[in-house]
Amino acid sequence: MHKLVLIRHGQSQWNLDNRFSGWADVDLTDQGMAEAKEAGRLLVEAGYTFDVAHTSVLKRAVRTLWGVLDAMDLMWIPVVTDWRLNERHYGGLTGLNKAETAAKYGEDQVKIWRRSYDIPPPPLARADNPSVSDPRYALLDPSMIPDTECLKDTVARVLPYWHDVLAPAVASGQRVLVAAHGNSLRALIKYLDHISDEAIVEMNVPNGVPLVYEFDETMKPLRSYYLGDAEAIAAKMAAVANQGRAK
Ligand SMILES: O=C(O)[C@@H](CO)OP(=O)(O)O
Repeated sequence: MHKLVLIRHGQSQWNLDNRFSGWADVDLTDQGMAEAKEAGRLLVEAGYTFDVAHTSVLKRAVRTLWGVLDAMDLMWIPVVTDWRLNERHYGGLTGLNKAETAAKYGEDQVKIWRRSYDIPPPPLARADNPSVSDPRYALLDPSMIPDTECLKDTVARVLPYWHDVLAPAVASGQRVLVAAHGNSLRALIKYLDHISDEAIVEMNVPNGVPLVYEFDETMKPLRSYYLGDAEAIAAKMAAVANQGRAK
C-alpha cells in the first residue's frame, strides 16, 4: 500500500480578511503558522515521515510546508515548487472581500464564482495581470498564465502534475507530502475520489489539516482521511463554506 499526504496552507492574511486570494502572494498569519506546526506535530505523532515535498510558488503554501517540515525535523528533504500547484486564479475578484462581493452580486452568484466546476470569475485584463511580468513565471509560456480560472481549468493543470510527477513518485515508494491550496487540492481530490461536477460544489478543504490518501499497488485510491479532531475539522470546513455569505 502507498500513502500520500496533502495539506492546504494554514490561515493566510487574506483568509483572515475574507478576501479572494487566487494567485496573489499573500503570507500566513501567526495562526496559519501555528496550524502548520500543529500539522507537523500530528504527523510525527501518527508515525509519518517524508522523502520529498511538493508545493506551489505561493508563499502561504511554501511557508506552511516549512512549518510542517520544521516541526517534523525534516527541513533537509528535497522540496519541489511548481506553479501547477498554485491556487485557482481568481481573475477580477482577486483582492475583493467575499462578504462585500456577496452583498453586491448575491450569495448565489458568489457561490457560482467560488465553487461551480466550469464557470470562471470575470477575467483580469491582460494588461492588469501582475503574473505576466512576475519573475516566478518567467520560464512559462505567457499563454499558460491565466487571467481567470474555473475549477475545470485548474484540474487541467493539476492533473498533468499528478500523472507526470506525483503519482509516479508515490508509486515508486517515495513518501510524498504536498502543501497546496483549497482549490488546487479540490481539483486533485475531485479526480482521486471521482467526485461529480455537481457534488464538488459542496466540498471545502480546511486550512492546515493533513489529508492522508491510501493507494493500492496500481495507485487506485483505497481511502482518505484527515488527521486531527473531527469536530474541529468539520467546523473549519463550514467556516470556509461560510466565507461567501453576505453576513
Ligand atoms: O481566496 C481564495 O483563493 C480561495 C482559497 O482561500 O478561496 P475560496 O475558498 O473562496 O475559493
